[in-house]
Amino acid sequence: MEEEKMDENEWGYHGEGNKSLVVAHAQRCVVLRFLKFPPNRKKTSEEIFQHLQDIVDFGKNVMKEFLGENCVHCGEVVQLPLEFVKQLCLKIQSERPESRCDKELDTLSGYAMCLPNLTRLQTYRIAEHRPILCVEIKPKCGFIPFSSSVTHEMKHKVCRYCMHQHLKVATGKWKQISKYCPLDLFSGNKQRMHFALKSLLQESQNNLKIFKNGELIYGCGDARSPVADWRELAYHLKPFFFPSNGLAGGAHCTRAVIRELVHVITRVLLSSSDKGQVGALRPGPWGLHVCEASPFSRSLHHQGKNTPERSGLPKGCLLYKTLQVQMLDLLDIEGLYPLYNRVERYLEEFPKERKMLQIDGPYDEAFHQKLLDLSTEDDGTVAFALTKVQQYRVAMTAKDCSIMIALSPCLQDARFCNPWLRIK
Ligand SMILES: O=P(O)(O)O[C@@H]1[C@@H](OP(=O)(O)O)[C@H](OP(=O)(O)O)[C@H](O)[C@H](OP(=O)(O)O)[C@H]1OP(=O)(O)O
Ligand SMILES: Nc1ncnc2c1ncn2[C@@H]1O[C@H](COP(=O)(O)OP(=O)(O)OP(=O)(O)O)[C@@H](O)[C@H]1O
Repeated sequence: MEEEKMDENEWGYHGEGNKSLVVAHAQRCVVLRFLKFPPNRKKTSEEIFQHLQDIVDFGKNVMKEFLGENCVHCGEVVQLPLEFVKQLCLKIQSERPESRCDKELDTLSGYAMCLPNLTRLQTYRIAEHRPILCVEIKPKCGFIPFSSSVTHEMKHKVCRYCMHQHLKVATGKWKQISKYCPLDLFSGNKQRMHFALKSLLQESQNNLKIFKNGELIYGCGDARSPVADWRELAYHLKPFFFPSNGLAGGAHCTRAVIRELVHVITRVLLSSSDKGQVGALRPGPWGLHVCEASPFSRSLHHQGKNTPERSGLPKGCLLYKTLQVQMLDLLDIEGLYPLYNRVERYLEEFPKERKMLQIDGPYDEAFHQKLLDLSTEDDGTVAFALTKVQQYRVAMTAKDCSIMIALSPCLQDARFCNPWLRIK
C-alpha cells in the first residue's frame, strides 16, 4: 500500500465476522481485512503482525495445497498509516451491526491483510465493466462423524448444523430454524442441492449472502435486520438471467429467476476446479450421508423411501475437496480431546519444545507434510497426538470457510466462473 495515498474516504464498510472486519475500496477491487478484539485485549503490534502472517502462510502452504492454487486467495500483510486506520474506524462504526460491536477493530498495530475483493473479481474471460453477482455460501460441516469415539447416539443421526439450529433459535441468535442441511448441499444429488440452496435463500442466517457489483443485496447483516425479500432479489437478478425478457414481473417471474439462480449455483458447485492435493487425503469410511433432521430426508421417509438417492460429488469440484479437508477431523472432538490433553501435558513439562513441534506454526511445507499421515492407530506418542490435533484444526477451518461464486454475463454462453474459497 502506498502509505501517503491512503484516504479513508475511498474505503467503505464491507462486512465482518467474529474475528475480523473487512473494508472495500470504492474503485479498486481490493479489500482490507482487520483483526478485531474484545475491548482491553491488548496485543502488541508484533503479535498482530505474526497472527496475520500466520493466516497468509496457512492459506499458502496448507489450504492451497489441499484445495488448489486457483481456489484460495491468501492475500498479503500490509502496514498502514495509524491515522488512516483511526479515521477509517470512526467512519465505519455506525454501519457495523450491533451484534458485532462487542469487539473493536485493531487500530493500534497498523497491520491488516490486503486481498482481492472477491465480490467484484472479474476474470479475463469476462468483458470489462459487466455487472457482477457474487454468491457467498458458508456451507458448514457436510458429514456425520464416523469416529467410533462418538458416544452420543444423536451425533450419528443428526448433523452438527441441524443440532446447532435448535440452540441458536433457543438463545435468540436467529428467529427460526432453517431447512438447510449441509449434507443435502454436499450430497452431489441435484434435487437435494436445489432444496438446500432454496432453504438457504429462505433463511440465510450467516450462511448465504449475495452481492451485486460488490454491494450486499441479500442476506443478513444482523439477526435483527434480515433482508429476505425474494421479489426484490429477483428484481436485481433478472437482468443477469433473463436479459431480453422485457419487464415481465410477478410471482411467476420471481420463481423463475430464483430457480435459475439455484440451478446456476448448483452447476458451478459441481464443476471441476483446478487440482488440489485432496487425492493425498483418504480419510476413513464415509459417515452416514443423510441427516435425520433434514426436511428433505424426512419427506422421503414419509413417502416410504428410506434414503435419498446419493449421486456423490464429482472428485474435482470444490465441494468435494472441501469435504475431504473437513474429514481430516477423523476422531471427532470426543476422540481428539484426550490427545489434545496429551499434547498439553507434554508442553507443560517441556515448554521449550513448543517451537520445535510447530504448535503455533510456522505453517510451512514441513507442517503440511505432517498433515498427510491419516493413520488412526494410536501408538501412545506425542507425535501421533499432535498430528491429530493439527489435522483437526485444518478440518475446522474447512468447516467454517466460505465459498464465493462470482457470476457475470459473458460474451458467449459461459455465465459463470470458478468458485473461490475464502478461508480465515
Ligand atoms: O463452531 P461453529 O460451528 O458455531 O462455528 C463458529 C461460527 O458460528 P456459526 O455456527 O457458523 O454461526 C462463527 O460465526 P458467527 O460469529 O456466528 O457468524 C465463527 O465463524 C466462528 O469462527 P471463529 O472461531 O470466530 O474463527 C466459528 O467457530 P469455529 O468452530 O470455526 O471455531
Ligand atoms: N476477500 C474478500 N473479498 C470480498 N469480501 C470478503 C473478503 N473477505 C471477507 N469478505 C467479507 O467479509 C465478511 C467477514 O469476513 P470473514 O468471514 O473472513 O470474517 P471472520 O471474522 O474471520 O469470520 P468468522 O466469524 O467466521 O470468524 C465475509 O463474510 C465476506 O462477506
